[in-house]
Amino acid sequence: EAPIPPRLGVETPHADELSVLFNESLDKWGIDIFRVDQLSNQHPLVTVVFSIFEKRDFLSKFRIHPSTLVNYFTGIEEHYKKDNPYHNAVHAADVTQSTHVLLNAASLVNVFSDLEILASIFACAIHDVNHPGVTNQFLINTENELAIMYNDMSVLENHHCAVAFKLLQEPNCNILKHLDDSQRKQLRKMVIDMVLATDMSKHMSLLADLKTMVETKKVAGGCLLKLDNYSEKMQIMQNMVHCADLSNPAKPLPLSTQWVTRVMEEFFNQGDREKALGLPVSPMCCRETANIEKSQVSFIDFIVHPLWEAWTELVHPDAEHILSTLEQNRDHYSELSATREAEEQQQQQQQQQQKQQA
Ligand SMILES: COc1ccc(C2=NN(C3CCN(C(=O)CN4C(=O)CCC4=O)CC3)C(=O)[C@@H]3CC=CC[C@H]23)cc1OC
Ligand SMILES: [Mg+2]
Ligand SMILES: [Zn+2]
Repeated sequence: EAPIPPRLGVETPHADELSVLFNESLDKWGIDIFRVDQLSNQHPLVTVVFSIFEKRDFLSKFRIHPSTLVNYFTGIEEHYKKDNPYHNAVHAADVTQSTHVLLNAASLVNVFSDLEILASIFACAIHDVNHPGVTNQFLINTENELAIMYNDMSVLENHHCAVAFKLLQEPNCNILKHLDDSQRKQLRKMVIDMVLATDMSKHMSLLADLKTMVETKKVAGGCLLKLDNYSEKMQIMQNMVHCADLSNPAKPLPLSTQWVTRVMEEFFNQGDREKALGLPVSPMCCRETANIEKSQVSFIDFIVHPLWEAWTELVHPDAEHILSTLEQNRDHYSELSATREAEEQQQQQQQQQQKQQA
């Protein structure tokens, strides 16, 4: 019989501290996921997934042996590249835990089946697996073998799905073994639909559909329970995972700033490679000219805030605090960029004066 894994799915000398942290904050927006990474001996994804599955009683509902769960998500975690500053297992754990919190919104109670919730959590855990730390555009421009494999269409997102489902076939890793064929087919389709929707090139259409749904919901007297067809329900699940993937600026500022540092380092590494290859440097990827605070303000204004505004309306009033944190953070970055601009102008004036005096 397979051995029973440790309490939180991972061997760590900080098991007591970690279980206190989870007891207090696993269901909370703003858990310190970087502390989960430290306390879990750098196994943030395994321990977050294991704890969510236990809390939602998925091990018994779907007859998953604890050791199979640990084997599979350890394999997934190992396929997240540790030396990616941003697209690593901590990001996967963060998006997974964030979606776990969004699913607990009062207005979403009884909207999703257990299988749909399992699919959502699974999709988040694997949604960036084996990410190479560069964008789809970079893979296409460099004719990377992944772009050739997937004909330039959602290259990364197709790759994440393929790696995740291939790993299910490793020995003692098939967490879906005791689902019946119909459940397994449904779950596979839902996971693929959600992961492919994390491709930022789908953002505008996803948001447009969400806004339409919010409008029709308002007309229908504010209830969500009339979601009878797959495509409407999948639209909400896709937007939920996409919101979690774009949740960094909507988290408490100390967490948000760490994510900014990480993502910009990953973008700058890509910019260095584009420069070395004589390729045009992608937006926000030039470490010499990038204005980090300005990029955050426009990222929030053009992309993150419109999405979270629509989501907040859909699940009103459960996400109000998330939207207000996002707005506070936006103002913080805006003030920072204004002071930085003022300092730079002052420096330029001083240099001008020194030149004139010289
Ligand atoms: C914590 O902070 C960030 C976290 C994630 C991302 C992601 N970004 N992206 C696209 C890059 C190109 N994009 C833009 O340049 C959009 N844009 C403008 O056109 C003006 C300013 C601006 O931001 C769209 C988003 C990704 O594709 C990453 C992968 C998936 C989700 C979000 C990630 C960006 C962040 O801070 C800028
Ligand atoms: Mg992605
Ligand atoms: Zn992601």
